[in-house]
Amino acid sequence: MKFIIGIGGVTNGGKTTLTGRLIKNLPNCCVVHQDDFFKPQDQIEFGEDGFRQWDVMTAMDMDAMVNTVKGWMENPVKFARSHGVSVSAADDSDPEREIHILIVEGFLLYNYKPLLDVFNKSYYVTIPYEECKRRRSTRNYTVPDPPGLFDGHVWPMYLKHRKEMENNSLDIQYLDGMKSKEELYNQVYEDMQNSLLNAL
Ligand SMILES: Nc1ncnc2c1ncn2[C@@H]1O[C@H](COP(=O)(O)OP(=O)(O)OP(=O)(O)O)[C@@H](O)[C@H]1O
Ligand SMILES: NC(=O)c1ccc[n+]([C@@H]2O[C@H](CO)[C@@H](O)[C@H]2O)c1
Ligand SMILES: [Mg+2]
Repeated sequence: MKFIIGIGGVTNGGKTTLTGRLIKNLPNCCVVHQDDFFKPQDQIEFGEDGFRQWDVMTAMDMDAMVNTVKGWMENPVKFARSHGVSVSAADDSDPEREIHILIVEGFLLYNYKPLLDVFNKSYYVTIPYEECKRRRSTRNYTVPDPPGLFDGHVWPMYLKHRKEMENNSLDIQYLDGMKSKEELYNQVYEDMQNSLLNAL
C-alpha cells in the first residue's frame, strides 16, 4: 500500500524538524522537500511590494516537484533505493505487501491543483505572527532575508495563501506549532498510525 502525507504550513512552523523525526522512525518512508525546488535567485522577479517574490508558487519549479512525487508513486521501492532509503526485503517479491510512505513537506503545498489529490492525509502547522517573526529572524536561507522581507512579503503572502487554501475547503488537520518538538512528533506519529490502520 502507498500512503502520501502532506506536511504544510507557515514558514518556521517546524515542518522540516517534524518531518526529520518522522522519517527516522517510519519504515519504508521517503521524503520530498518543496524547498529543494526553489528556482535560482536570478529567476525570482521583484514584485509590487519591492521584494523578490520568494513566497509565491512561481518561485519554485512545481512541475519538477510533481514529477518527483509521481516517480515515487510509480515505483516506491526504486525511489527509496535511489534516495538511499532502506526498504524491507519482502518488497522485492511484492511491493504491495508492504506499506510505503511518502512525506511531502513545504510551505505552499495545498495551493497547487496538480498536487491536491495525491495526499492521503494533509497536515498544516501554524504558529502566531510574533513567534514566526522571531524564529525567522534566527534563520539563514541560501539567500538571506533582506530587511523588511518578513512584514513586507513573507507574512502577507502566508495570509493570502492560507485564505486561498481555506476557501478550497480541503480536509486539513491543523497542528499547533507552539507545542514542543516532542509533543508534535508524538501527536502526528500516533495520528498517522491510526490513519494507516484505517486505510488498510
Ligand atoms: N516545536 C517547536 N518548538 C520550538 N521551536 C521549534 C519547533 N520546531 C522547530 N523549531 C525551531 O524553529 C525553527 C524552524 O524550524 P523548521 O526549520 O523545522 O521549520 P520549517 O517550517 O521547516 O521552516 P521553513 O519555512 O524554513 O521551511 C528552527 O530553529 C527549529 O529549531
Ligand atoms: N531555499 C531557498 O532557496 C530560499 C531562498 C530564499 C527564501 N527562502 C524562504 O524559504 C521559505 C520556505 O521554506 C520561504 O518563506 C522563502 O522565503 C528559501
Ligand atoms: Mg523547512
